[in-house]
Order: sequence, then structure tokens, then C-alpha cells
Amino acid sequence: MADSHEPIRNTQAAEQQYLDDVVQKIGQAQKKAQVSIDQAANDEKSINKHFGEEVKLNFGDYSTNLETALSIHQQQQMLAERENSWQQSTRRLNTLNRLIDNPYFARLDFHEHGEPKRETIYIGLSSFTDKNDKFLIYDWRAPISSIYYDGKLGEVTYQTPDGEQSVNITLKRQFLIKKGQIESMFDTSETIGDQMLLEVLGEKSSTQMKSIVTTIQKEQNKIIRNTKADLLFVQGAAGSGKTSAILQRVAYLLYRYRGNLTSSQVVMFSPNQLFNDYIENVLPELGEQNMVQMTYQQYVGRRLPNLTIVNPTTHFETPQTETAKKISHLKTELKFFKVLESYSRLLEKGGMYFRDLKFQGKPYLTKEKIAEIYYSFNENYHLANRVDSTKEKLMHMLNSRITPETKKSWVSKLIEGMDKEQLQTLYDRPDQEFESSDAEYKFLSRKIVTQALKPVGKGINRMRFFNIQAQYLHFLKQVPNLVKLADYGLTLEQWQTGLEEVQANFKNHEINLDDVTPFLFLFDLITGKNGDRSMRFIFIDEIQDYTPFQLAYLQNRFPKAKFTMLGDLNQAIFTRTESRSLLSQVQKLFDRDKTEVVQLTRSYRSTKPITEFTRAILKNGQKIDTFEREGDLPNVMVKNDELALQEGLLAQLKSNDERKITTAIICKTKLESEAVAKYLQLQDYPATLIRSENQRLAAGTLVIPAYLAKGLEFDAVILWDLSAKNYPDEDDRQLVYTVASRAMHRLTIFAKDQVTPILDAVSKQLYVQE
Ligand SMILES: Nc1ncnc2c1ncn2[C@@H]1O[C@H](COP(=O)(O)OP(=O)(O)OP(=O)(O)O)[C@@H](O)[C@H]1O
Repeated sequence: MADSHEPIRNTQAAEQQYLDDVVQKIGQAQKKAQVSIDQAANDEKSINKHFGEEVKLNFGDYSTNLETALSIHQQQQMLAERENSWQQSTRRLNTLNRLIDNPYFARLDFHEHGEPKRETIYIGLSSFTDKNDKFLIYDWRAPISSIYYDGKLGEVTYQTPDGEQSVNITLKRQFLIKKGQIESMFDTSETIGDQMLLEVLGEKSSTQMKSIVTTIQKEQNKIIRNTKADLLFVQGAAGSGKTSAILQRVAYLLYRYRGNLTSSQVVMFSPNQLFNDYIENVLPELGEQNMVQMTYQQYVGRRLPNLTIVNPTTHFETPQTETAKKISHLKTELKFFKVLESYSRLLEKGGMYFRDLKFQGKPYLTKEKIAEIYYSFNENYHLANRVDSTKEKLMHMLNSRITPETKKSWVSKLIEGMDKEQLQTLYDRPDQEFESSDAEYKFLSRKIVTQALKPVGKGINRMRFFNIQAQYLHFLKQVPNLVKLADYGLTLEQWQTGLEEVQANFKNHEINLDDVTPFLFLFDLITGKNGDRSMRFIFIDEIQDYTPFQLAYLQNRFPKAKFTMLGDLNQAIFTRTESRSLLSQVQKLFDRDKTEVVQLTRSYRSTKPITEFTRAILKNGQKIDTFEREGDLPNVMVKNDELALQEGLLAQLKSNDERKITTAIICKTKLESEAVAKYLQLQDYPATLIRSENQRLAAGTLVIPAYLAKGLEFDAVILWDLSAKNYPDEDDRQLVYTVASRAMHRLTIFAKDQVTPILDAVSKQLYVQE
């Protein structure tokens, strides 16, 4: 910290002079780091190779597959452990390169409790000390930096690892620095001045999310720095910075637990791959590595190699029947999780379904025999140790069958049919000698049988003797005995029909998303597969699209992790009504004392007129405050004539282009998006159609189906065909809110014939009807 002998520096010129000095020192440090890099590189050429690998691995930071992601991260960790001065200097140089253009964004003057001496600190992306170890810049995550985000002027307290500290803040100054030049600076008595926010928010969107480090809001800071809660549940309006805050939180945690926590122990479940792409740069921008990122479907999908997950409802192409909705409701509840647990306990006594383990196409270890072994252990055996003992016994049986199997005719026939070369491959060494031809035959036959039986051994180890599909169907059959179907508005007959559908799906090697998690959970319960205890922090974004069952399952799979769940109950577009009870159901999974719920109510994404409009779409919605930012009222165009609408669309696109704002045209379904894209193509208007989540977000105009627009934002949004026909009822209210709230500066709505009744509740003053 600077001491009180320093000049107060109240003019921009004085600040610039000080900045120049800091920049110069960073420059010197850069040179020094470069010298030690060159030296070390000369000494240890081989390190180059490792570093090359590391860089290569860095490119694939998110992955579709947990194992790959984990192994990449583990490799990175190993490489990091082999740290040497060369790497250290390289890292330091990277930090300095980031700092030199924009060393800091804030200054604080304060007095420590009761001390007359004034302290001055500057806060930036990472810390920087001069050669006397004096801090010229403090990391934004350092304990002291917290007061910049939290406090007004005057007395404030902040948390340090040693407890609370209090200081008296006398000055809070914010800077906008570009390429080492102060573009503007202002003093504020607020937490983070709106002026600064306005400057930041006025910027145009890009296809990649940016970090919000300079303007983190007080309530967001609470989320970022929370280390106590086992469950941190954030309910935040659209655009209130939930995603931004958690990315900052990951960076904070990696800093706070540096040395004890690696990015491979942090997993983020995100809505889709497009979204992963969108946020990919934030952590590297903050100087940290990305965490493991995946979608829930990817997480469960990798464990179901023989089944394809189908989920017809998410894409809005086919509506769900009332009965299907009710069945889905029951299957996704927390109650169902408990029911499944009770069912699994019944299996300790009987009722397990087995499969033959086959050899040469015929049952070798029969299901009857396996069942006999499985239930031969006494009652004290629970499912997990029962399976271990069964495996052991089966292995034993398999081994004892090797000798009798060698005497079978298929073995002798096989050996007789082999030429010298083939026989050679069976020997331990090419010149292997035997006492007699009998001994040689014995050796070869054993070798052949052992190899041939390997798949059976693998089947035992991988527990292929369980018939999980039959077991799951059996469980579903038992459900009416374990749950009162009437409570869910279901009859026995309806349940039975649902069951038959699951069965038919299995025949097609398919499984419905609602069945996936109970199916896997049943598998885990039966096989005693424990969760992953090495994961420390799990983040779940867009929590409203998860079912309580899925969340309970994740908690079960990551028993040692602290959970941060973020979402907007107003944006529940896949789970709809059940989301209202989500919070109460989730809370049941965690210790009450270790649960914290934070509300973010202010929406930063959109201009005031857009936020006011989207807010009005909601009935009984969660609280939403606007951020004072001017802009046009949303405009709505309803026409009977398709051609007129299309012309309107083109005109709006051109007008947005003239204002240099990029537009996303959001349609309800993929089919509709394709039609719009085709029309634009015919008009020679360039636009990118986003068909799947595996695509990249391109610059320029996009056409995107609603379910892929989750979590993203665009300068301008055009909602295509928000007609009564397309969005007929209440079911779509949250969907309409979600897509409308993607707009930052401009929102336009087109509808054929008649606009959706969902907009009836919106006051005419909040938009312009064309
Ligand atoms: N403290 C902040 N300072 C500057 N910009 C912010 C801040 N908080 C949020 N924003 C901006 O507001 C926009 C919305 O943020 P974000 O996407 O994190 O919100 P969200 O709550 O996840 O939204 P949604 O639920 O609608 O997907 C982003 O452009 C983000 O950069």
C-alpha cells in the first residue's frame, strides 16, 4: 500500500503520471521475465515440448465427455506440477501482458481502524509488486478489494481469512483505461457508480461473453465470494448477471483456494454447447483456466452407450399429451427419487433381474445360477457388497471352468487348424520349448480357452449380468404400490400405458430423458457405484430446466461438492409449472443452515423500455428492477399477409444493420427457423442459421430456434411469428419471456393474423403497434 506521504493526485494529469510510472514498471518486469524465459529455454529445450502439449490441450478446454475433460485437466495438472522457472516466468509474462494495457480499474483511499495514516490501493485483474515487494496493484479477488464492490464511503468491514477487518473509506475512484491512457475517471460515493455501468453496458454485444470484473455489483459480489454455503441458490431475473457472476465466482474460488483447488475439480453444467462457446473466453480473460463444462444430457449420455436419449418436448416440435405431462411430473419429482431408493432396498431380499453371461452364443453362467449366488449371502449384505461378493464368486467359477473347457472338441479342432505362424503367436516367447507334445497341447489349449473366456470375465467385471432394463420396467410396475397415482391425477391404466411406452422405447434402443436419470440411479444403487468425491464445486446454470430428480441425482453423484445453482424461475421453458416448487424441493436435499438463497432483481442486459415490456409479459413473476438506460420502445407488427410480414422483417433487419447492431431472429422451432433462413437467402440477405447446439455462433445476423437461444444475448432481437396460432396458451408464457429478454437494445415482434394472447396483459403504452 502507498503511504500517506504520497501526493493525493486529484487531477487526471496526476493520475496519468502515476499510471505512466506503473506501466513503465510493468514494462521493466516484462523485459525481466522475457530474459529469464530465454535463459531457461536455452537450458532446457525439452520443456518446450511439454509446453507445446499444454497449449494444445488448452484449446479443448470444454469437452463433450467428462472423462476426456478430466484426463485433459489431470494432464494439465501434472504438467503444472512439473513447474519450473521457465513456466513460471511464462505465466508471469502472460499476466504482465494482460496488465500493461489496462493495469487497474479502481483506486481506494482509506484509513485502517483508528489509524490516521491514509492508505491508497489500486485494483486490477491481478496483483503486481515492484522490486521492493510493494503492491502497486491488488488482485480484484484479494480480501481488501472486496470493499471496492461492497462499500460506500465511510466505515466498511470486509472478510479476511483471519476474520473481519474494518476500514474507513475516504475515496473511491473508477478508471476507464485503454492502452495505458486514462480515458475517463470518476469518483463515486456509491458502491459501483451507475456512470461506469452505463459506459460498460452501452457497448455492443459480441458473440462472446465478457467479464464484469470492473463493475461487479454488491449483491453479485456476495455470490462471488461465498465460501460457506453448501447450496448457494441464486434466483435472478433475465439479464441480472447470474452467469456473469458465477464465472467471476469460479475465478475467485481458484484464487482463494490456490494450491488446493484446480479447475478440474470445478464442473459447470450449462444449457447447451452454444452457451459453452459463448462463455468460453471469460475465465481465460481473467487469467484462469476454464472449468469442466458440459450439459446434463452429455453427462448422462456417456453412461448409456447402447441407448439413444430422446426428448421430444424440448424442441417444441411435438406437443405433449396431458397424461404424458402427468407421468413426467411424477417421474421427475424428489418423491420419485425416494421411492426408487426404497425399491432398491426391497431388492436386497429378492426380485433382482439377471441376464445369462454367454459364451459362444450360449448361456455359460446362467441367470438362474447367478441369482442363486447373489441371494446366497446373508441379510447383512447390502446391494453394494452383495454385488462385490457375487463378482468374486463368478470369477472363481469362471477360473475353475478353464481346465474342463480345454478338453472340449472345439479347442482341439482350433489347434489342429492352426498353422505354425498362428501357433507362434500363442507362445510366450518365439523359441519356447516344451517337454512333450502333450505339454505343448496343454499349454496351447489353456491359452486359447483363457483368451476365449475373456469376454465372459469382462462381463462379470462390468456387471453385465444385471438386467437393468428389465429391472427398471419392474420398478415402474411396482410404482403404483409405492405411490398414490391419484395424487398425480393418474389412473392405473394410464400408468400402464406409459410403462409400455418405456418398454417399446427400450426395444428401439431409446430412452426418454425423464427415464434416463431414474434408470441410471437404479443402476448405481444396484451396482453400488459411488459418486465422485474429488469434485469440489458444481455449478448448475439455468436450474429451472432441471427436474428435482436430476438435481438430487447430481448431489448423489458429487457427494463432497458445494453446489451453486442459478436460474430464473420465470424462464422455466422445459419444465414449466413444476419449477415453482423447485427451490423448496432442492432445499430438502441440503442442510438448511448451509443453504443460502440470493435474489438478483436488477436487469442489466436490456434497455429500460425492453425490460419494462418483458417484465409485463409475466404474471406473478419474480421481482424485476430496470436499469436506467434509454432506448426505443419494442415494436409489434401484426399482418394477415405473409408477404407484408416478410417485407417488414427485411426492413427491420436493414434498419438494425444501419444502426450497426446485430440481430438474432428467434423462431419457435427449428422448422420455422429454416423457413426464415431460406427466405432471407432468396432475398440475398446474409444470415447464419443455427440448427444445432454444436454449431459456432457467427458474427452478423442469426436465425435461431427458441430452445437454443437460452442464456445468450443479442443487440437486437426479432421474434418471428409470435402469433396466437404459434403460441396459443399459457404454457408458452415463460418461453416468450425468455426469448424476448435476450434483447439488449432493440426488440421487434412479428405475428401473422393475430398476436399471441400472452401479450394481452402487456399495457399498450409499453410498445408501438405498427
Ligand atoms: N455487474 C455488471 N457489470 C456490467 N455488466 C453486467 C453486470 N452484471 C451483468 N452484466 C451484463 O448483463 C448482461 C446479462 O448478464 P448475464 O447473461 O450474466 O445474465 P443472466 O442472469 O445469466 O441472464 P439470463 O438468465 O437471461 O440468461 C451481460 O451482458 C452482462 O455482461
